Amino acid sequence: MGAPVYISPSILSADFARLGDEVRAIDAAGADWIHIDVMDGHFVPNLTIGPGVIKALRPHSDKPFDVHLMITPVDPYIDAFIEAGANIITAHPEAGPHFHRTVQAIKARGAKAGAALNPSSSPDMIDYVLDELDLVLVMSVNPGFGGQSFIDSQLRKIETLREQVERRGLSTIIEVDGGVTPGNASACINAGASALVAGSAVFRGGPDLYRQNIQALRG
Ligand SMILES: O=C(CO)[C@H](O)[C@H](O)COP(=O)(O)O
Ligand SMILES: [Fe+2]
Repeated sequence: MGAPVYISPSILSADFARLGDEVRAIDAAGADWIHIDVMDGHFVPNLTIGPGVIKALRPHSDKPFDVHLMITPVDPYIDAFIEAGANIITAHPEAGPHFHRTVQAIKARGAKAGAALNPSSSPDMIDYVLDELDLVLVMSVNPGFGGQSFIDSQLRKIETLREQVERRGLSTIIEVDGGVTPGNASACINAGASALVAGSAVFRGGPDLYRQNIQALRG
């Protein structure tokens, strides 16, 4: 049996009018984490939700809240997201000049820290902070929207990161986000990902299919 694979459904594809129910439904359907996409209309061309909504969702699940910040600046908002209930905070090093400081601030508040890399960004960008990270998130679409197609070149990036993590004896989780489906999940896992984010592939078909959809990603 291989290492465990965490499935983190992105609520970006949920019914926003019933978000609490949707979080309960994916929790009951076997989600390991709940992926929450925060967008600011500036770092990415879309606006989603902030700490207030995360706080309101917190009582609906005990699973880790995997919060993906697509915002700039990041640091002024870290406390608010942790107080709202974020367990993992993943930010983009492309979003500002002081990413090491961001990682330190997240960890100092007791949350897990992640780095998200846009499709065009090299793993070199996080070389000097990799040892401090709990997670690296490889964006396999350009961030901003759900329902986009997986960019195949990102598999090589996952492999490169896995080699670096193994060479340094780290336990950093490699997560992949964007266009993940049952058709490419095993390629992501074989390349070295151990956490899969999926929005449309989990929420398609409505609540009766969530369990089956999550299972198909593990399959
Ligand atoms: O960070 C994201 C977009 O910026 C989302 O997490 C991602 O797109 C998930 O949606 P899908 O699985 O439908 O691609
Ligand atoms: Fe995301």
